[in-house]
Amino acid sequence: MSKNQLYPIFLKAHELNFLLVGGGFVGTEKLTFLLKSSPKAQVTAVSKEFNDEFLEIAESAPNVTLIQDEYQEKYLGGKHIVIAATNFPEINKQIRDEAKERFLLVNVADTPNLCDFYLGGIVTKGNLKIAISTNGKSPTTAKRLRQLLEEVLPEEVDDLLENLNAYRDTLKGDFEYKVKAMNEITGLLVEKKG
Ligand SMILES: C[C@@]1(CC(=O)O)c2cc3[nH]c(cc4nc(cc5[nH]c(cc(n2)[C@H]1CCC(=O)O)[C@@](C)(CC(=O)O)[C@@H]5CCC(=O)O)C(CC(=O)O)=C4CCC(=O)O)c(CCC(=O)O)c3CC(=O)O
Ligand SMILES: NC(=O)C1=CN([C@@H]2O[C@H](COP(=O)(O)OP(=O)(O)OC[C@H]3O[C@@H](n4cnc5c(N)ncnc54)[C@H](O)[C@@H]3O)[C@@H](O)[C@H]2O)C=CC1
Repeated sequence: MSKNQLYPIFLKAHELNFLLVGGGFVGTEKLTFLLKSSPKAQVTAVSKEFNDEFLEIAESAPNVTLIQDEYQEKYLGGKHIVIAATNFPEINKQIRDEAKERFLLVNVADTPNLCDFYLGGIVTKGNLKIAISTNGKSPTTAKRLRQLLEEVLPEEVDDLLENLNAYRDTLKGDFEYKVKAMNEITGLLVEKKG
């Protein structure tokens, strides 16, 4: 069996309801990266207290709602995805268990064995998005690879995608013909140097 069985997907976070519990250091980090990729993500944040940075970020995000309260099961209502980031492992576990009863997807920040999914390092260049995971082995390496790819991938990669999309729209013919034409024109991207 393969040792890496994670399956990445690309979520329309602006059409999904997130619950984030915990507005401290780790909660702030998770919110920052969620909004960096998905500025209109629909997030309800519940926390006994929010730190200043969290409040600042939430204020400039259109779809983040703050609730100053202790976590309660009722906050899971209407949510698709839950991120638990309180500083109490037993509360995080309770959030996870109650979310699982509702078949929700849960991430317990920094606690791989309680996660249904991991957050990854994310590189965005226009329409291109690359998500990076180390299968939980080294989040810092995911961060470094993110930084590296952000630097080496040119912004023009988005022009390439837009141009190819325009070319694809000009193609007449059946599906098979289009597949062939698109493969031909993009072949150079993977051609090995002699
Ligand atoms: C399993 C996972 C679960 C999850 O949280 O989703 C997880 C787990 C843990 N993180 C820990 C710590 C740190 N995490 C970061 C950073 C990031 N962590 C992220 C994801 C993930 N972290 C998931 C796996 C992703 C994968 O598969 O690779 C990133 C990619 C995405 C994001 O968080 O949005 C984001 C970088 C974003 C970016 O920069 O692009 C840094 C570095 C830093 O902040 O500079 C440190 C400090 C250094 C260190 O300790 O390693 C600890 C130890 C906690 C402790 O000891 O208490 C654990 C627990 C453990 O490893 O057992
Ligand atoms: N493995 C462990 O034994 C421990 C792990 N941690 C790590 O700490 C992380 C969180 O740490 P930080 O963000 O640095 O802490 P922090 O203290 O900056 O933030 C924790 C936040 O959770 C909120 N909170 C606490 N109890 C709550 C509740 N019942 N309902 C709603 N909100 C509540 C607090 O108000 C605070 O805003 C966890 O993700 C975990 O990785 C922290 C303590 C122990």
